[in-house]
Amino acid sequence: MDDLFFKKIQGGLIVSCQALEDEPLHGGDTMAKMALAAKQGGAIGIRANSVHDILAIKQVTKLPIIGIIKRDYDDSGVYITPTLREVQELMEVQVDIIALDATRSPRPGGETLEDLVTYMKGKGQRMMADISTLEEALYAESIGVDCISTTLSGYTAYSPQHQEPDFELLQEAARRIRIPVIGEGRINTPEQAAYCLKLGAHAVVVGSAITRPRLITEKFAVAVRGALNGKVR
Ligand SMILES: CC(=O)N[C@H](C=O)[C@@H](O)[C@H](O)[C@H](O)COP(=O)(O)O
Repeated sequence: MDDLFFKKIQGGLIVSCQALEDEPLHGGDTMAKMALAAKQGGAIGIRANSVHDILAIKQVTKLPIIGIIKRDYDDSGVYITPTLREVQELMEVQVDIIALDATRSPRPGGETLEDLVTYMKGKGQRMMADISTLEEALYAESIGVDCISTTLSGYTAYSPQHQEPDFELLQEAARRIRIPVIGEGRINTPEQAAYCLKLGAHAVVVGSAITRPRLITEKFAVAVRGALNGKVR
């Protein structure tokens, strides 16, 4: 592999540092601290959402950044870097790689995945295809994306709705695809992250299990409530 970016992330942990507007940790300053903590803990890359967060994260670390912009348009279920507008915003702040929804869901305003890929290739911008099925992964590879991530398995109506990471998709994609395949989505334990690499992932992205305290707390709270389960102490 001659691309330095892919060499840098090979076999490593990328931490997704994201908090949406309705989350208590929302804000560039918080995400920068999350990214720094991730770096100190051994992350070799950061996945981040929005120009604001990316600029803040760049102030505190030089780790490679996977950039996305989540934006909801009324007429579409595609929200991860849906249109050329988000691609251009990300290119302006210079991220190592732009991740975008590469499912077969229709994009807002009639834009197409193919056009976005052609645009980025023309500008020399690396891109990561967030897919939900093997077919989407194979198609994304065929139109020239630089790598695949299993991000959206479980988030399209036609992909398996697991609580766990989609290990099967990862393994099959890693077998069939020549470009790097990243394991991402519901990786909840260090063991699962390590297993993704054994299945052939080039790297793994972990988000919620590390950087979303509300979700982590919910899991503990549910378990604790369940443990008492009507028993009188
Ligand atoms: C589906 C979707 O919108 N995924 C987003 C993609 O950027 C993030 O919200 C996830 O946190 C990220 O993919 C990492 O996954 P997990 O948080 O499960 O470790």
